[in-house]
Amino acid sequence: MTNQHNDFSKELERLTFTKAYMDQVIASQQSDQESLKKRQEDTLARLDFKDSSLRYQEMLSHANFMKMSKDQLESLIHLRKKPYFARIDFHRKEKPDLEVFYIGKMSLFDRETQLPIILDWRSPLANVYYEGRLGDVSYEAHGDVYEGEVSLKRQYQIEDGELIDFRDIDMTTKDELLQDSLAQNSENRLTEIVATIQEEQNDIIRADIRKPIIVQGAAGSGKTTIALHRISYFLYTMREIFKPEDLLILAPNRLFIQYISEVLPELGVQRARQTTYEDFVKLVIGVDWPVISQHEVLMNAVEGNEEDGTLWSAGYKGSKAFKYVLNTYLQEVKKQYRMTDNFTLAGFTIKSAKAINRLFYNEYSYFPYQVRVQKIKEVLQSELRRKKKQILTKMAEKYDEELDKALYGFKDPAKRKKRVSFLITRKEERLKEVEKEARTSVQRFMKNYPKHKLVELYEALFNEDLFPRLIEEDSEPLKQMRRQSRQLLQKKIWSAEDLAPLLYIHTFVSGVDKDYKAKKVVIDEAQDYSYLEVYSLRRAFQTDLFTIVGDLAQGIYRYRGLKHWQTLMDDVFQQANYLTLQKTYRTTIEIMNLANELLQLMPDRLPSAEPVVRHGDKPAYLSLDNWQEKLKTLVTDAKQQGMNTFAIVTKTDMEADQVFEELPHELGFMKMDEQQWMGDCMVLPAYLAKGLEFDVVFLYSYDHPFEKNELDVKLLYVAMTRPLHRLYMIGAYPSSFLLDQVGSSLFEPLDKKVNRVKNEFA
Ligand SMILES: Nc1ncnc2c1ncn2[C@@H]1O[C@H](COP(=O)(O)OP(=O)(O)OP(=O)(O)O)[C@@H](O)[C@H]1O
Repeated sequence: MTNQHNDFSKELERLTFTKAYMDQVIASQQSDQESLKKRQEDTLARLDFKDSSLRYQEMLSHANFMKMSKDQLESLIHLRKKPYFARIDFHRKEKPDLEVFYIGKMSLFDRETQLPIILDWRSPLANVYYEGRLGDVSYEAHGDVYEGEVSLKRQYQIEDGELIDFRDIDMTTKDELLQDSLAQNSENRLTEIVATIQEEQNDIIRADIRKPIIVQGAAGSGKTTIALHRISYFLYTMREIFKPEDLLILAPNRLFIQYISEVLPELGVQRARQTTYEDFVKLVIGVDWPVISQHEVLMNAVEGNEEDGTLWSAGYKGSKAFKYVLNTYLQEVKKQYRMTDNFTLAGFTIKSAKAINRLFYNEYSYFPYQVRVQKIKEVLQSELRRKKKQILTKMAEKYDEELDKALYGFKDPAKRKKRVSFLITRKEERLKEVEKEARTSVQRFMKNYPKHKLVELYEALFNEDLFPRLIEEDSEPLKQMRRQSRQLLQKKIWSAEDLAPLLYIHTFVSGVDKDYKAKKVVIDEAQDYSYLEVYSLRRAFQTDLFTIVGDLAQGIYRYRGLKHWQTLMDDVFQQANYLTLQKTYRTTIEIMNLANELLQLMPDRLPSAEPVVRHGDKPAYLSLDNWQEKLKTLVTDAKQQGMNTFAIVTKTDMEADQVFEELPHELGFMKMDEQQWMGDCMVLPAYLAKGLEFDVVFLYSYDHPFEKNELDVKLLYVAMTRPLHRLYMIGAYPSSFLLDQVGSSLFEPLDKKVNRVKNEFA
């Protein structure tokens, strides 16, 4: 027992000291807050409508500062409950003494000595806690490498500011903190794991942040978690350059955003933009038509209601081949910006068509077309301002010369007078006319440029007189794709696969507004993205800072999604670091052993996931007889064991509706759709369960068994890898869950056991 540990009282002392120091900092921050608030109120009181924008500026920066320190204060108060989770004793080579560092979620420095009281888990030195075990280590900070020896690594369990326990880790003990953390029950949200990050995960979090990274990770290997921790690490390391607002996190659906959103503040990443690809593109292009989602297409395919060619079209619109078509099309569009007339004033050339075209096609080639047009407009305006004066002077001189000639050339005074007064009037009129022409000439000239509307531009692409010109060889599926696209666009509806080409065209023609431009992008469940979806994002933001995580084994949208990560590495991110996560943390060995068998049925030949050592019940099969009663018994039993979250997962939406109708209401299950808030007990189809986790999962199949084809195997794999602790399969036959394809020792028929449990409750 740790209570007997020699260091217990020392550790207790240290915690007391840390908390006391934090209290001091909190109190002084609170009083800083008060005085800031007071200053803000004073400024507000003195403000009147005549005040300069400088005063507003001042207020704004106050508000920003207040927000910043409010965030800091909140984090500090939160941190006080658990100031640190680990300690390392480190002897740096060039230093005389061993130093002790306590590692927590945020750093805290002694104001006087500037020595760390708590070291941030993201700091370079903290890396030695995550890397390897005890002994000689090195770490890199600001480009220099430091060597030394770690003689102690200690993990703490602190709850509500009280020291509960601590343990030392060495070569022989396994990571008990990890075991404890994995044995806990789910609360329907993702948590931070800073205390138990494993070495292979740490490698991903800290992999070169200036390079894109692509991670293939097994189900439950921590991809989502690690991607979010990498953001936190990135913002910490690059805090001088990037703000959370510069980040874009793309999640597969809104349900998933709720699921991850709570962990971000825990990691100090408030205010990062979290959205779906669909919502984001609609925002960027500013057109909010309804979209036929990829889920609808998938469900139609699974339920056998697929309209002819839909899957093929979806695949094509996400492909490299379609990107080439778009590029050719954009070349055509670009040609429309070529000017044939010079820009003139009163017959004088201000800028020749050739020079204007040179600006558009050469000098400004890195800007979107419409931005180039805008820039040309500015050039013409300034050239006009400059040259107008010269033109007017030249014209006036010409009239003055004529006047001179008239004054001295005419002998007859009457004729002379007539000519002179004509010239004076004409001069005045002409100069006025030119002034007037100058006021509108740029605007008039700019009308020669096409004004493209994205939607029209996109619709035009599918015209029969255009599209065939853009491809090498036409085909029946391509014709059908065009027909279907035209029909949908006429109804002002998009399919999900239209969004990538729309973003792509928008990027070239108008460019992405700076408010939406992300400087770093995180894509979760990336296997479901098409090549063009990723490519168009890369092109829109022109940054390489992408973190891409996914699992090809869960690629249920394979008809459109990525089939190999290599595709991205060859063409989109040539600099990318590719890393894999093979260990899986979510579920038990028993459940993973069964799910691993499904990997063998997939064409991708992905290696089996390695579960970390945690045992549980064998997955169990139950027949449909009296299934409601069995379900009730199993839920009650699990609740008694402290489990909180339950899901009934089906292959199709339709089946989810059906099972929901027949469920005993007292169990409190909710039918889940993409928009709804997560509950503790949910009924949902497998595609929506992707990325989520529950303590107990019931797979249910009545009308729609999982069959032995690639899509069904992947849906089943997704569903089977959702539980933390228990997996039950309720269906007409074991084969409804492909249990006839796996070793019979990997699951157990459970009907009898349920009866036994039921009797125990009776
Ligand atoms: N090092 C760790 N310490 C504690 N828990 C961990 C660790 N790594 C992962 N987990 C837990 O494992 C579970 C799975 O993590 P996560 O959802 O991030 O995995 P994933 O790879 O995205 O899964 P999937 O692809 O199946 O959706 C989560 O409950 C997470 O908290």
